[in-house]
Amino acid sequence: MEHFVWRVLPLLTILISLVVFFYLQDSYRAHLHPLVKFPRNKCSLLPHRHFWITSKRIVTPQGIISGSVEINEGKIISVIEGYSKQGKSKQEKIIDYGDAVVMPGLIDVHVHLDEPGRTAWEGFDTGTRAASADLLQLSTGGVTTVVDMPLNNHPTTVSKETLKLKLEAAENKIYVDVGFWGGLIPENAHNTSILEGLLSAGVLGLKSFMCSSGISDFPLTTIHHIKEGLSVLAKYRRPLLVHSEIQQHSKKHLELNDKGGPRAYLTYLHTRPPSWEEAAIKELVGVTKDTRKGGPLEGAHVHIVHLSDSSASLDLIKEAKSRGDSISVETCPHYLAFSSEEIPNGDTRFKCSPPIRDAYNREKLWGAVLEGHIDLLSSDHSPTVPQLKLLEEGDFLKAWGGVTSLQFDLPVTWSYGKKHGLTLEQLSLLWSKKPATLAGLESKGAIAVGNHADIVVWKPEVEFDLNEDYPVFLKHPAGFFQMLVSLGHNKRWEVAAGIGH
Ligand SMILES: NC(=O)N[C@H]1NC(=O)NC1=O
Ligand SMILES: [Zn+2]
Ligand SMILES: [Zn+2]
Repeated sequence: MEHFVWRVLPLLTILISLVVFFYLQDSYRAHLHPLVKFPRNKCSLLPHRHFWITSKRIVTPQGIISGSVEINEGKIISVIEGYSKQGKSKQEKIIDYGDAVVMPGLIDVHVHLDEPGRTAWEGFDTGTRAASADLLQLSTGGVTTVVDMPLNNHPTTVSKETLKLKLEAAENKIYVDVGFWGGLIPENAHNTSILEGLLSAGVLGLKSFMCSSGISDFPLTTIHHIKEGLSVLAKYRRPLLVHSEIQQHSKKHLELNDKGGPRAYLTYLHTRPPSWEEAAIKELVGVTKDTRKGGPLEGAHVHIVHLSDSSASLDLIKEAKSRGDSISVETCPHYLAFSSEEIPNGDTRFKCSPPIRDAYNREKLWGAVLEGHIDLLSSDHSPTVPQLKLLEEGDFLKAWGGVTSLQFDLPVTWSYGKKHGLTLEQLSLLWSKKPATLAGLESKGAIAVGNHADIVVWKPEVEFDLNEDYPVFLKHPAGFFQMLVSLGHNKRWEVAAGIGH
C-alpha cells in the first residue's frame, strides 16, 4: 500500500485538563451535576499546582491574544496580555509554548460510552482515553470533557437508579471529565416523578429519539412525549437533545432504489431521505415556539443532534431561531468530511443515521457552520463490535449504524475546516464555548478567569504522517482515521494544500 503523508492534521498534543480532582468534585456534587472529574493525580503531564502558560496565540472570548494564563489548582486565575509577561510572583513555574495555539479543551456533548452493559462496544476507559489521547502524546485527542448519551448502555439511563449504575461504572476509569444526559422515553415522559428524579440526580439534560434507536430499552418518543418532557425541563432550565428523524413511508423508495442491493451505499441512503429529518424538525419547531420568552415552555431548550440535511431541515431551524425560539443544532465531523459519492459499496464503517449525504449537501453544511447557523459540533461517537458492523458481509441495511470518531474531533475538524476558511475562534466556539453552554457547564468552554483550566495546546501548522500504522486509542479498529486513509483523502489534500512530496 502506498504510503500517504497526512498533510493537514496537526496537533501538538499537550493536553492540559489540569483540574484537581478533590477540589472540584465536591463543588459539582453540591450542584447535583454528576460531572465526574478526571483524577489528575493519575496524570503526569503537568503536575504543578500553581503555574503559568505563555504563548503568542491564546484563544480567548475576546479574540486571539499573545499573553499568559495563570493556573492554580485547576482553575484559571488570571489571563494577561503580553507574551512571557507574568504577574508579580516569579516563584511559579512558567511553561512557554511559543507560537503554539492555547485553546480551551474540546467538549464533546455527544458520545456513547455504552457502559454498563455493552462494554464490548465501548467503555469509560477506552472512550475517555480516545478523547484525550494524551498518554501516548498522539497528534489527536484534545477533548477534555465528554457528555455521555443515555443509550447504548444497558440498562439505559432513564431513571435515577440507572444513572447511579452509570456513575458506579465510571468510577476510577475516566481520563477526561464526563457528564451525563438522561433518556426521555414514553415510560418516564408520562411519569413526572421518574423524570424529576433523574433531573434532580443531576443529568445535564435529556435525550430522545423520534425514530427507532436500535436499542430495545430506548423506545422512540412522539411529539406528545416530547412536550411532556419539555414541560419538566422548563422547570430545570435544561435542554432536550433530539435524534430528529421520523420514519416516512420508505418502502416505495426501497423498491425504486434497491437495484444495487443491500451492499450499495445508495440503497441505504435512499432508505433515509432528508424528508425523515425534515418531518421531525417540522414537528419540533411547532413546539419550540412555546420556549420563547414569556411562553409556556420558557426555560426549556430543544437541541437537534447530528443534522445531516443542510437544505429544508436547516431552513426550518433557521426560521425558528429567527422567531426567537430556544433551539440549537449540531453536526458531526463525518458529515463534514465525507460524501455519499465516495463511500464504497459494502463499507459499512460509513453507516450512520441520518446518513452521510452527497457532496452538495456537505458543502452547504460547511456554509452553515461558517455562517454560524450550526451552533456546535459533536462526534456522535457510537461504536459497536465488528461483528455487528457486518464488515465482511457489507450489508448496509442490517449493519449497526454508528461512526467511531472521538479521537479525531479536533484534527479532522481543523483539517477540513481550514480548507473552508474556518478560524481558530470559530473552532473554539463550535467545540468548546457552545457545547459548554448547551450542557450548562458554565465554568468550562473558554479561557477566562474563574474557569476550569481545561486547555489544549497544539500547532495548527504542523503535519504528521497518517497511515495504517498510526496508533489509535479506539477500542475497535474500524475508526474514522482508517476511513480517511481508505478513501485517500489525505493524498488529495496534499494537492489542495499545494504541498508536494
Ligand atoms: N443508538 C445509536 O447510538 N445510534 C446512533 N448511531 C447513528 O449512526 N446515529 C445514531 O443516532
Ligand atoms: Zn442519534
Ligand atoms: Zn448518538
